[in-house]
Parts: sequence; structure tokens; C-alpha cells
Amino acid sequence: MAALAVLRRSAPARLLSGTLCVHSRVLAPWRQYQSNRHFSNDKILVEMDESTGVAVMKMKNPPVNGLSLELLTEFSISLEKLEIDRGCRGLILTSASPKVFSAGLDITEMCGKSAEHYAAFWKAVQEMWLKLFGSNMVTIAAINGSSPAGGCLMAMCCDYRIMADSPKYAIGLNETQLGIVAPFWFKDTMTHTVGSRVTEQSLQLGQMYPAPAALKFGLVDQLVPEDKVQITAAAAMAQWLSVPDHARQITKPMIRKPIVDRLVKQREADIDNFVSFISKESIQKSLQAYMDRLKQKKQ
Ligand SMILES: CCCCCCCC/C=C\C/C=C/C(=O)SCCNC(=O)CCNC(=O)[C@H](O)C(C)(C)COP(=O)(O)OP(=O)(O)OC[C@H]1O[C@@H](n2cnc3c(N)ncnc32)[C@H](O)[C@@H]1OP(=O)(O)O
Repeated sequence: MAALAVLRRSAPARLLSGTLCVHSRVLAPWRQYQSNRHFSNDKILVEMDESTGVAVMKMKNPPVNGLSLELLTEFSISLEKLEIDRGCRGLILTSASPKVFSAGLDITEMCGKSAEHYAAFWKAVQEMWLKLFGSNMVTIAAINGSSPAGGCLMAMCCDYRIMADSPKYAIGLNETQLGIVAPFWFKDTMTHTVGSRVTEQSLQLGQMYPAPAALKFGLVDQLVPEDKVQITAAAAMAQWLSVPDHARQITKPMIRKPIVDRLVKQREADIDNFVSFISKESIQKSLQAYMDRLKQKKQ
């Protein structure tokens, strides 16, 4: 048993290759860590069921769960806490807002800010990805609404994806539609999920897929009625957790570690690329025009 416990705790460190640091500027203090094992900060709510060893993590950044620096930082801290918690074996990631899982990266974090801000923001995006894609736990995305770009990335980081069965909800990496480019590790994550050919086409076109289309080529694994997403995720989790932890935990990095290591080896260069790309006047204009279109859609 002791050996298994060591294995359980040592695997994430190996998989993440020493990437446990988080950006310290906006670390929100934990408000509480209550006896019923619910904890929350501003943007992330975690409910831990000790009897099953499953944590449900809800993003709560209304109206659309934009992945702001604050949310991303809280996410990484929360995930890190769960990762080192001996009692936690599985994570269900979902949204506290109906109709949107996550609108992806908060575009306002990438508009009109300083180079230092862009660097801190991108480091937090990398951190989220390294921790979630490299997690040692079973991770299931309960996608209860639309999930463009960074939202799709988060879902693809999970081991299994269950989405609300509605053509109103779409998922995909739509970066090119904004005039920006999905970085290589977004591309790697999609290739890992659906293969090269679909990724090549999806990324070039910046395609968003309604849930039924996403199921057809495996971008999501299962569609269920909207009100059954959470319960189905819990059932799927029970099935995944029926596999012995040690065997599953050795298997997962066989596939994922080389993908994680690719970013780990060039994190600083990736941040520099992002800062120089996003600071270009033409890119700032594209993002601003996209934000204007989003707002006009309402009028
Ligand atoms: C050489 C290589 C170099 C490599 C360099 C790498 C660069 C890579 C850079 C970045 C990668 C980017 C990843 C991303 O994730 S970008 C984000 C993409 N997201 C989207 O396109 C989603 C846009 N939003 C929507 O489609 C919809 O909002 C919705 C479907 C999610 C929800 O629709 P609905 O419920 O109808 O809500 P509204 O559209 O009315 O939106 C409400 C409110 O929220 C604002 N908003 C929406 N999305 C975002 C967002 N992502 N960021 C910030 N704000 C957002 C929207 O404008 C409304 O605001 P309001 O009018 O003020 O209320």
C-alpha cells in the first residue's frame, strides 16, 4: 500500500517535470477549507466528496467563464491542492454558469495591456495546461454549454468529455477566426484528441462544431441531455476509478509526457513568442474588431 501511495504522489511530479510554480501576483488567499471539504475562492468552486474521492471543480466567472489571469491562477492553485490530496482520485471539471462551459481566454487580458501583463497571463495559461493535461487524477469534463478556444483546450486536456446534447452548444479551436493562431501545444492537444487530419482542417478554418458534430469525430466522447451532464460524469468517473490507480497512473504519462515535455522545454520562448505576437498592432486590431463584433451581436 505504501508503495502505491508513493507512486500516486510521485507520478505527477514526474509528468509535470517540475512545473509546480504558479504566478504569485494575484494569488487569492483560500477563504476556507471547511470540514465538508468544500473550498472556494472568487472564480473556482471545489466540492470534494470524500466517500468517492471525486472533486467537482466549477468555474464561476460570469457571464461566460472567460479565462482571466485571476481564474487561471485560482484554477492552478486548486488543482495543485487536489493533486497532492491523498483522498482525491478524480476531478470533474464543469461550469457554474448554465449554457457556457468557458468562452476561452478572456480577450480583454490580451488587449491594450503591457508586455509584462501579457507575459504573466500567458504563463498562467501554460500553467493551467501543464497541470490539467499532466494531471495524475482521472479528469472528466462535464461540458454544460459552449466551449470555444481555451474552453475547448481545457476540455481536451481531460481524459473523457461529456457534453450537453444540443446543437446550440459548440466546441472547437476557433483562434484563426479571431485573426490569431493556436500555439503548438493547443495543436498538440487537439492532435492527441482527434488526430492530425481533423486538427489540420479544424485549426486552419477555426471551426466550431455543434455538439452532435463534435461527437462524430471524437472531439467529445458522449452526449447526454443538458440536465444529465453532471450525473453522467459521476457515473463515468466511477467506471474510470474502477481501474487500479497505479496501473492507470503509469499508463497515462506514456502518452502524455512527451507532449508535456515539449512545452516544458521551451516555456520561456513560448512566452516571448506570445508577447511579441499579441503586441503587434495588426493583431490588436483583429482582437478589438472581434470584441466589437461580439458586442454588436447583441444589438
Ligand atoms: C507564430 C505563432 C505565434 C503563436 C502566438 C499564440 C497566440 C495565441 C493567442 C491566444 C489563443 C487564444 C485562445 C482563446 O481562447 S481566445 C478566446 C476565443 N473565444 C471566443 O471566440 C468566444 C467568444 N464568445 C462567444 O462566442 C460567446 O460569448 C459565447 C458562445 C461563449 C456565449 O454566448 P452568449 O451567451 O450569447 O454571450 P455573449 O456573446 O453575449 O457574451 C457575453 C459577454 O461576454 C463577453 N465575452 C464573450 N466571450 C469573451 C471572451 N472570450 N473574452 C472576453 N469577453 C468575452 C461578450 O463580449 C459579452 O460582453 P458584454 O457585451 O460586455 O456583456
